[in-house]
Amino acid sequence: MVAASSSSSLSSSSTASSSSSWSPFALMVSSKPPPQWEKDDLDLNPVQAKFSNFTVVGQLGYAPFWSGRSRSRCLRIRASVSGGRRGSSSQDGNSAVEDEEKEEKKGLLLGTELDGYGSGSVVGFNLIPQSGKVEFNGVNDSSKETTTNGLEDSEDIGREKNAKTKVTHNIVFVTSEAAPYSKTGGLADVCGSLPIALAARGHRVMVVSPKYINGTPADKKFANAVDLDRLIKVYCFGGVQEVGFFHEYRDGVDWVFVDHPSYHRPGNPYGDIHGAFGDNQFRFTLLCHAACEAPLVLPLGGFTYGEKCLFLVNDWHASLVPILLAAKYRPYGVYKDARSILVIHNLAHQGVEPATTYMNLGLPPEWYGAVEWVFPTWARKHALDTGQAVNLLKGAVVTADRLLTVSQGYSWEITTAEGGYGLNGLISSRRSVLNGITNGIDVAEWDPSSDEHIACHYSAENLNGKAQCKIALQKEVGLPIRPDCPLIGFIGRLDYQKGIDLIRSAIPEIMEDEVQFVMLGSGDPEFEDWMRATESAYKDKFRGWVGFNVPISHKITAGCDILLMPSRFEPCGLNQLYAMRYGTVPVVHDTGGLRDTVENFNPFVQEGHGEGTGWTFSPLTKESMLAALRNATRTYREHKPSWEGLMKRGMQRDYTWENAAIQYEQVFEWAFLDPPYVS
Ligand SMILES: Nc1ncnc2c1ncn2[C@@H]1O[C@H](COP(=O)(O)OP(=O)(O)O[C@H]2O[C@H](CO)[C@@H](O)[C@H](O)[C@H]2O)[C@@H](O)[C@H]1O
Repeated sequence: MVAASSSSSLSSSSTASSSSSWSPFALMVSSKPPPQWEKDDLDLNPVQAKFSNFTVVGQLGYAPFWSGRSRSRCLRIRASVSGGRRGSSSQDGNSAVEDEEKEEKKGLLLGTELDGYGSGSVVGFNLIPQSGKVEFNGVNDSSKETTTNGLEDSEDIGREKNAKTKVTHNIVFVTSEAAPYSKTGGLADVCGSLPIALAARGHRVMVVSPKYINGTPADKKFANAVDLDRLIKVYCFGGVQEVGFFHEYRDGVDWVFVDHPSYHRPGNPYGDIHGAFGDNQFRFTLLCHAACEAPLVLPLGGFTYGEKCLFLVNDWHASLVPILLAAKYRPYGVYKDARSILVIHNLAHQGVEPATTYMNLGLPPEWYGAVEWVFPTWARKHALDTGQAVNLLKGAVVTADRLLTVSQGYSWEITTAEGGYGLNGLISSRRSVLNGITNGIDVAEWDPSSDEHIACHYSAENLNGKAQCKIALQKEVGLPIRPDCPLIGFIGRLDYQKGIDLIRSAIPEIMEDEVQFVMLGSGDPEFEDWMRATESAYKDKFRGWVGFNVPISHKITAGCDILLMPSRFEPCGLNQLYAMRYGTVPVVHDTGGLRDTVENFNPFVQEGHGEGTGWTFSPLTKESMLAALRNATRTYREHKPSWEGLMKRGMQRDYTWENAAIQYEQVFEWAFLDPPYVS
């Protein structure tokens, strides 16, 4: 939620962007992914490989869970890799297509809109085919090349652009935040725009997230959501909770908001000035139960989504969904045709709580093994601590039908000890269903030629306005107006992931150079205080804006020359994409999605015109970061044509969600080829 979006500078904002309790391991990811998976990369023995209910023992490995009934919960580890499965898929897919075509020639009348006052009048209709219905659009599948990721390369995607999808699904996103309704970071951006891109391609899409009310003007964002007057009972935490639903149909998407008193309190979605909320496990357990019921009970536009849905569950907050599908619904024949995909935006937060909380989750007792987690001995607090815990993300890694990360690089990193946060062994065992798809961005919200937040509009064809944006930013934050002085920016959560400690250690040296630096961020109070102190120490060169402020983030993106992102790990990263679209050159740590999206500058190729869109540095040290920054500032000062080339190449890249949406569809197709996870 944009809780602390007041524009007053230096006001402390809400804290932790995620409540999840556990991120103890240091992370330094720098090695390159292997070109393709080797059998020996799997550190499982054959017996382990057969069973899914692993008891994960921190980073040390795992063992099959052998207690009585859990033996029957045997997961068929898919033997074939994506490419192979894809080959067989096209045959199966075609016959299914023909059958379904014969069965049903016409679509259903769906997406009927009730009027905004809840009177029940129908004001519009959408003709949408039933989930899984197939339409041909003349694209010949067999001609497509795949990347090592198994997904189509961008040239092939180019051919399919502007086309509607061939197979439509009823898709249910489950997320703790979705922009513009609630946002603390990139998860909200993705869940606010990918659903719209998928709906535009013909899918029926619902996004289920909490209706946060925190007593600020941000509450108005839910003003158009209508109470569906449908209460459900959720049995969890030793009692019965009554949960309601609100609904807004916007941009082709059903935005469904789960309503419960635990979402009504000051702060952001996960915490307030005192830290993370103590009942987050309860709040997101409710979300997951409600999300499982929503497709069955909510007649959105007159029709429920029904059982044959595809759940896209995002991060640990939504991770109970695939476990509930397997443990609570499928044993009774419900959701047997549904599939679930776990989308991992950040593996460092896993929803780990004491083992005694298992009984609160609303799962049958015999499913404990799915979420069981044992801390390694060194991570235990005292001699009697058995290290027993429940780990919701681990449960989703086990039970989801497929796994996705938000860049290809990150999908490899999470299989390594450095990037796997204790789940690398388990995730490696599911490599055959793991893919990475780089996020897109909302190109309407982030467009320098029409952005309502910036002082002057500009484009790759006419860059003049960017200089005005820089002056306006310097004025707004009270820095000396110096059009020729390189202006460096940073935007993001102030936490370990984002490498703030590295910036802190390098600031004295950075400030020795002729540069200005603007930082926008909130999070760890220690870093918030450091930003304030640094501003006092370097009055003419440094500004630290503590808070969460979307308009300022746009102004910094447009007004700066350079965006610094020394992230320790970065599953995708959106700010570097926004920066490139605004002609602001990124200097980033060579990791995860940053490595996938920022092309390192090489001034000598293309007959001296150069190529690349920014600087990537490695290893993650102060020295290599300073060297990259100094390269950038020197290029800015001394090689203007090269700088303009860097800006333009970044601005001209395709950042639309459509590319990603098409790759998601390929993964959907694979998800429905295999049977769902059953006990
Ligand atoms: N103080 C502030 N004021 C205003 N806006 C602010 C802000 N701090 C951050 N933001 C905004 O929040 C978003 C942050 O997105 P990121 O992708 O950088 O990070 P995040 O780590 O939250 O997301 C996780 O999920 C996303 C989505 O998958 C991945 O890209 C990423 O790598 C992963 O860590 C951007 O829109 C940024 O402008």
